[in-house]
Amino acid sequence: MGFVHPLMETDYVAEFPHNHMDRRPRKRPRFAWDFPQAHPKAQSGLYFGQDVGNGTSMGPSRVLLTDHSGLYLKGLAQKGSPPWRDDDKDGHYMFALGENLTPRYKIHRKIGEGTFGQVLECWDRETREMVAVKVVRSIKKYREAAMSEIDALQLLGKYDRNGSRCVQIRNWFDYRNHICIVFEMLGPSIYDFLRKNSYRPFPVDLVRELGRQLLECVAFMHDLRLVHTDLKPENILFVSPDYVKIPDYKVPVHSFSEAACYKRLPKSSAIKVIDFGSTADGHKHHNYIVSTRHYRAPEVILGLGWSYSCDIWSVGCILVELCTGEALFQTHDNLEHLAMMERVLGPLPQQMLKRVDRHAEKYVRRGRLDWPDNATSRDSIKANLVMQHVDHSAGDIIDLLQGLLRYDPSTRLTAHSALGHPFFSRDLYRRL
Ligand SMILES: Nc1ncnc2c1ncn2[C@@H]1O[C@H](COP(=O)(O)OP(=O)(O)OP(=O)(O)O)[C@@H](O)[C@H]1O
Repeated sequence: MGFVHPLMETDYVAEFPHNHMDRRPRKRPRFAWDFPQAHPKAQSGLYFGQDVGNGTSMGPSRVLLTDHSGLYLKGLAQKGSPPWRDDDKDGHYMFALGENLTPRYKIHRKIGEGTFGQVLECWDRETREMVAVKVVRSIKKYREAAMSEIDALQLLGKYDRNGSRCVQIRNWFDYRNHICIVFEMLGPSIYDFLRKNSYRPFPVDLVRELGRQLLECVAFMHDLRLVHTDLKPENILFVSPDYVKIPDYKVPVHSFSEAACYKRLPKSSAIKVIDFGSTADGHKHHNYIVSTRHYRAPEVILGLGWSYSCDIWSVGCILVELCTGEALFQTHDNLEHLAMMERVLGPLPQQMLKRVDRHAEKYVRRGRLDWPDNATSRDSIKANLVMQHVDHSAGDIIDLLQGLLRYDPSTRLTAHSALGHPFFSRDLYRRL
């Protein structure tokens, strides 16, 4: 399988410092250099071809606000798909809530949008359950990435023994030049919880449970030679949407709102990882840019080549974020990112800086990072970030984080070794 991400080679030119960004701009930049084109592989899905439409064209919004009551919808339920519509200018599928995607899937609502397409909650008339359908943009590179995602999902599904923690693919098909991937329906993401909780940290026992499951997922993928490359809180979903509100006694005194006095916690800590569209073959050499900025490993930024351990770095960043509520490296600039790493973790090793590629050599001067504050503040993770949030298990989690966030990828913990760390031997997070 060739899982090279088709979008990443251009990332060097696409990544630039952003001046007017919201607090956590998470998406990789979108590319609009392609025209819709059929993918030859798209003829061989688990299930294929339900299109019965013909042409009308609609306005700019992807969710159409037409009146769907009465005869129109009844007609659709019988006939199958709605009339043909043009995609929007970015190749997104245009739809109306309540209509069929295909005769089998009825669209209930839109639950997400990513670089690759839109995710729709649909009623599956055949299995009589809600599913999440990713409708991929009708653009060649995204279609190809979707086919790679399907390859990865099918491989993961084949070896899954009910505990892989990877979202399950239920079906896929090619519909009006959009690859559609049908997934089991999951709940909100870890990031959704952080946001709803105004970026307050999770309890350390929950962090332990989430970290353990995340590492189980990564270990399972790595055993199958797959590198996820885009692990981040948005791509980790709770299986259930249920949560409880508990009083938060650590709320700042100046905050009077009722929401600030309560914190949402999931009823069940069970999670699954999603978004396998950037999955790569771990046995091949890669040095294109991967990962969403804040979770990107130093070897990726420095152009030194990367493999399995770039996922481990992302897990380290995610665990710190769960403990503190804030992204560990909140930046959009490579040099500042590396300088922040030095502030938290100490100086980058000389042997890494000596090997930087031509894109990254501008960040290095006389064997050191070319950053004014380079030699000054060297706060440790312990002093600066985590200690204040974790109390009793601080020692354990800091030791684990230091293993996950080692600069040198060859000495970084593996997923299996991390799972054996004493931090994970403590009591499990209990259901509330
Ligand atoms: N199985 C699922 N159940 C519920 N929601 C889902 C599911 N899969 C995806 N979503 C929602 O849809 C969003 C987009 O999905 P996904 O990350 O797979 O798309 P993407 O286009 O690859 O995104 P990105 O731009 O991050 O690469 C997710 O953040 C999540 O909110």
